[in-house]
Amino acid sequence: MDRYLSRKRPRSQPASIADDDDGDDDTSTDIKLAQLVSLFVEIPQDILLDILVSSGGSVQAAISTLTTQQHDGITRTGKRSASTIQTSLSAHILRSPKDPESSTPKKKEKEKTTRPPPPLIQKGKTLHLFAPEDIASHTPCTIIHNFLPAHEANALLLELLDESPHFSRYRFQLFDRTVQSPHSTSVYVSTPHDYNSHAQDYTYGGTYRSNVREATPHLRAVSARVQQAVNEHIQARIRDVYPDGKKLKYQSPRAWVPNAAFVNCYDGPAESVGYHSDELTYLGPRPVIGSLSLGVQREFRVRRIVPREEDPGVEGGDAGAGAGDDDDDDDREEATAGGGSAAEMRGHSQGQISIALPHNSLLIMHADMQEEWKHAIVPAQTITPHSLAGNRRINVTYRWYRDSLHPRNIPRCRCGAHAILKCPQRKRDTRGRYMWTCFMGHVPGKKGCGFFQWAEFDDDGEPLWKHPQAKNEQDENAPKLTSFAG
Ligand SMILES: O=C(O)CCC(=O)C(=O)O
Ligand SMILES: [Fe+2]
Repeated sequence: MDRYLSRKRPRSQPASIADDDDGDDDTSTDIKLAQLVSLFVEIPQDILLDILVSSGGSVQAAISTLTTQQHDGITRTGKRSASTIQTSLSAHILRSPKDPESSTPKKKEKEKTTRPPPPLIQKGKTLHLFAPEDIASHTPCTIIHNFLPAHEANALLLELLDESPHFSRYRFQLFDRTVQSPHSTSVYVSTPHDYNSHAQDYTYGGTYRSNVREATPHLRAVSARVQQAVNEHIQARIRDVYPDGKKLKYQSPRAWVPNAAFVNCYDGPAESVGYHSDELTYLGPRPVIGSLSLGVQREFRVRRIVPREEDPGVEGGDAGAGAGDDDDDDDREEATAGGGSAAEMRGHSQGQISIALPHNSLLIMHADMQEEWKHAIVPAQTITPHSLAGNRRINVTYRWYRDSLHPRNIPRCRCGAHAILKCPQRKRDTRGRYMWTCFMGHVPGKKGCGFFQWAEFDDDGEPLWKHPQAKNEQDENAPKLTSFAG
């Protein structure tokens, strides 16, 4: 075992604590707890920890809650009143003492349709969430712990660990540097035919895929379970969370049927992927992704993208070569940076949510995720080795590539390559729009042509080709990717 392992006591779960300093989570929590213990000596530590957790890690908020609640719920002997102290963050502290009505059903219903939830995290802080209901309330994700029967999860893990020596790291150009991803990966498709098509036609992160593999038996079998769970949770999210119980604009109304999977391997605590949104080129707008974690538990972080107040640069119209959106460069910079890049520091100023991803957990990234949030697997200070995987974490992201966005159908740039689909996230006036751009500038050794075209979609996210000739060029007979289910 290497020097990284378990230098510190692992955090006990569930944990939902906002820390000042990512690198000093345990210490700062202990100190905060000690402060509370010294002030409220008669209240058991586990209750104090609950309240600290529910207070987003703020000692001041915890003190104010404890003081208020001593009057109405907690006795001096430390017994909790079920109606006032609950372990769920969402059921508890998000109700500000100044806003006693904010958790009443009527008010909640109104909030659902009129404004986003109140900010949970202060700038620069990390809120750690573990409970599924908290994750569902405060992020665009659903988590299902112990998703597969244990033996199936282990069988898939072993199968993919065997595959992992074939994985590779992406290389791409970032200004004058050629950089590579700080973890290894491969894409899996269903049939040998798809394999050939995928290897020749599809790109990711600006380069054609050299590393495409055919789905392994367990990867295929598990996809059926993932498919069922994802479809159920999509419907639940539409019903319970989205305005008026309706799917989002551009979200597909069709059943989600995975036909591609990225498998990622993080070998040791230093391997990571920086903040990014997943490329939309073949997924289309408002995609849903089913992400299964196996092996070592790692931390998944998400943060909402806050549009920049200032809009330097002009985001152009149709002629808009170099349309002025630099999200893409942010993504590339962040996705390869272990931490501390300029783009990442910008992110830190907004606060983030950390979600623990233990072995055999399924995280569903819903349709409200990619366009409005970024996600990352951050380098870990400590990890607890897994009995089968040692230091390694395997992650499978099951994806549904739309037939209509087959590489043969999408616009080509002046370099002759197909363009990639992006959603500008940071600029207020172009948020919610989509664009096709040239990616060749990010391929090592190549220069881009600056191609740019706004992308148009119908309400269900199917492309509306702008120019008639583009529509004519669409190859209706382009081979479709076969779903894992066959
Ligand atoms: O490893 C993970 O959980 C996330 C991987 C990821 O973000 C990706 O493949 O795009
Ligand atoms: Fe991703």
